[in-house]
Parts: sequence; C-alpha cells; structure tokens
Amino acid sequence: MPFSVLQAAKAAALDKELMSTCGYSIDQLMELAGLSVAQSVYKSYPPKTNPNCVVLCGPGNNGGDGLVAARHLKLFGYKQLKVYYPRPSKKPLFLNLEKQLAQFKIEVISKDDDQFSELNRELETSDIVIDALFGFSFHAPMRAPFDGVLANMLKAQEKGKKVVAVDIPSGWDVNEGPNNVQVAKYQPDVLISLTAPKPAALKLKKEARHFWGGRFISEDIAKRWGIEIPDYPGVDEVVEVENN
Ligand SMILES: NC(=O)C1=CN([C@@H]2O[C@H](COP(=O)(O)OP(=O)(O)OC[C@H]3O[C@@H](n4cnc5c(N)ncnc54)[C@H](O)[C@@H]3O)[C@@H](O)[C@H]2O)[C@@H](O)CC1
Ligand SMILES: [K+]
Repeated sequence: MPFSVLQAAKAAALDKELMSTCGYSIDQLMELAGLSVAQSVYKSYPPKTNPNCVVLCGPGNNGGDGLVAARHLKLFGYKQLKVYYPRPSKKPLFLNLEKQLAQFKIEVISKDDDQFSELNRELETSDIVIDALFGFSFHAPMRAPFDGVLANMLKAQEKGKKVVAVDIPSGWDVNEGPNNVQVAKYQPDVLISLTAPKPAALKLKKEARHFWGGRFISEDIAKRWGIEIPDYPGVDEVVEVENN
C-alpha cells in the first residue's frame, strides 16, 4: 500500500501533543517504537539465519529506540547482540534502559579509539546493523564521533552487512532525504517509520523494505493530523508498506 507523509515540523509537534494533551509518557512511546523496530528486524532478517546484530545508538530519543529494540531482539533470539553507544545520555530513562540491557547481559560499548576499533570489530562479526543514531531532530552536518560511526557503517554495508534504519536514515534531511555529502551514498536496506513516514521515506531505494511502526495513534489524532493509519495485521506493531 502507498503511504501519506508527515513533514519534519509536524512530526515533532505531534510528538509533543502525544506527550502533553494525549497523556503519553516518552517511556511508553519509546517502548512501542523499539518493539516496532525489533519486529521489523525479525520479519526482515530472522535470527535463525542472521543471529548477529549490532545496534548503533545516538545521543537522543532515536538512540533510545535502539536501546529498547536491543532488549526485544535478545528476547526474540538474536544470539550475538551488542550496543554501540558512544555518547550515553545521563537522563534517568536512558540509565534505566542501560540497566535493563545489563540484566540481559547485552554489552554496551561506550568507549572507542580514533580508529573506531571496537565499532569495526562488532561490524565485522555482525549480520545486521541497526542505525538508531539520529531521527527527526537531526540537523546537518553530522558532528564527531558520529560522522566516523556512519562512515564505518557504510563501509560495512558495502561488505554485505544489512542496515536497518530507525525512523529516518541517520543524516538524511527529514524533508529532503540524502541531501548532503556525508550521506549522499547512504541507502538503508530496511526503514521503520515511527508514528508516520516522513517525506524522506519517499527517497528510499526501490529494493528497500519499508515498515510503518509505532502503533499508538488513535483515529481522532490521525484524522486531525491528516495521517492515514495503515491496516496492521493482527497483533503486529508494524505493517509493511510499498515504496512510493
Ligand atoms: N512520537 C514519535 O514519533 C516517537 C519518536 N521517537 C524517536 O525520537 C526521535 C527524535 O528524538 P530526538 O528529538 O531526541 O532527536 P534525535 O534522536 O533525532 O537527535 C537529537 C540528538 O542529536 C544531537 N544532534 C542533532 N544534530 C546533530 C549533529 N549534526 N551532529 C551530532 N549530533 C547532533 C542533538 O544534540 C541531540 O542530542 C524520533 O526520530 C524517533 O526515533 C520515540 O522514541 C518515541 C516516539
Ligand atoms: K536513524
């Protein structure tokens, strides 16, 4: 099915509305976002054939979605699971997510050298790389160390690793797509759009798979914001949509 899109400013405003007048907390939305990501990964690259996964987490809520997804992926059966999180947040929500990962014995790597040795070791042994670096609050150009993280992720993708992007491929302009030199060649293999796809999703390569996740919008909100909610199958948190 084709999809309607939500401009960058609207996506941020809707996010605010959900967490104010609608009564949601960020923890709730992030949990459902991360679960959507994990379900999309499972549908695209099941653990039986792709058991090794590294989750690259940025400093904001997009990174938080990645931390949640890692926990669900462990429960879904991914054997070798690592989190690469070079600028960990000190906010209680994020500290708690890290504690939860520790309970599941999922290693979180927060230190590295200039050569990104730790990152590259994980990329080397992974089947799947989850890009949870930046979402709808990103503004180019990408600063260190994330420019280097992204460059190494792209090299790994050239070697055949599968890249799954959370909400927006990191570094893409939310409205325009890959419009700057750092990400000119970046195309994820899978994208999970949260709440609703942003205009950048229209720039996905034809072969990419695109899932719509974040099943937390009521019909009233959807109508008010001009979002056509897709038909989620059964109890799934995600639905696959056609590339426009
Ligand atoms: N309602 C929704 O749609 C929900 C959205 N969530 C996620 O939250 C994301 C948005 O989160 P945030 O607003 O925290 O923003 P992001 O996670 O997109 O990024 C913000 C962080 O990136 C840093 N940053 C921005 N530009 C940078 C640059 N050029 N170089 C280096 N660092 C840079 C900022 O200082 C900040 O720390 C969404 O994309 C989605 O993934 C979910 O967690 C919850 C539900
Ligand atoms: K991302």
